[in-house]
Amino acid sequence: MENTFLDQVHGKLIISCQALEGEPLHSSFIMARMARAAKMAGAPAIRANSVVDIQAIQDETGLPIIGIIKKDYPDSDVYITPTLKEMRQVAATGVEVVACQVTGQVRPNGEKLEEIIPQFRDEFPNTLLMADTGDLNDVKEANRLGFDIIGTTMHGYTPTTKGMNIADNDFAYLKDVLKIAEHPVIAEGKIDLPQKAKRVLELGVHALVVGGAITRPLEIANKFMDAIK
Ligand SMILES: CC(=O)N[C@H](C=O)[C@@H](O)[C@H](O)[C@H](O)COP(=O)(O)O
Repeated sequence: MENTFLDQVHGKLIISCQALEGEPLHSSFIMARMARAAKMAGAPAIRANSVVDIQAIQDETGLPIIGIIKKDYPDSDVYITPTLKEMRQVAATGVEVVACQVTGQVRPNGEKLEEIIPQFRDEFPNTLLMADTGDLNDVKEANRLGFDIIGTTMHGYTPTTKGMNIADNDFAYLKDVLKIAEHPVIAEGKIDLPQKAKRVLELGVHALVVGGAITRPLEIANKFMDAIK
């Protein structure tokens, strides 16, 4: 069957429903209910972490999914779907897109993206690949490796971008990404206001992902608390 994900999400807001161990909503039941709310609001797709959450959200909503597995390895700072093993586990759920970190950092077990991407393509020819990038070098690397989607997910979270925010200077960084990306760009990371969502679409991204500002109540409550201190 043809993968129509990119058509389905064009110009729209994808909602990320994630709660890691240690977060108050950590539960695939709750993530499925979050995804139900996202669907009711009109989200065309969901971003989700872990096989159990992905399966619960598929059962609950039937929506297309950008799937990831966050996993820490002792020999690497790469944690979003870091190895071929997690890529296979995510793809085996039948998700439309597997996202993995592309940040120029050493990967676990000495794996190299130029080796594991072709292997993954052989095994899952119908699954799209999204690159979770941090800076413009990562975007170039994602171009070179032939990722189907370029995401800005890691901007502000890598050694070269620490402390930066995608919204700085009216999304100056995102404008640069759009100039060099050879594949559709999905804006993701710290888009925390409706006006920012509108702005990134005006700038020409293919779609955007919002997570915490919609689905992390502790993060939302803390913002209110900080504002009244
Ligand atoms: C950096 C990292 O690990 N980002 C993760 C990637 O999946 C998630 O924790 C974020 O919630 C997601 O990217 C959406 O971003 P925001 O929650 O800022 O709207």
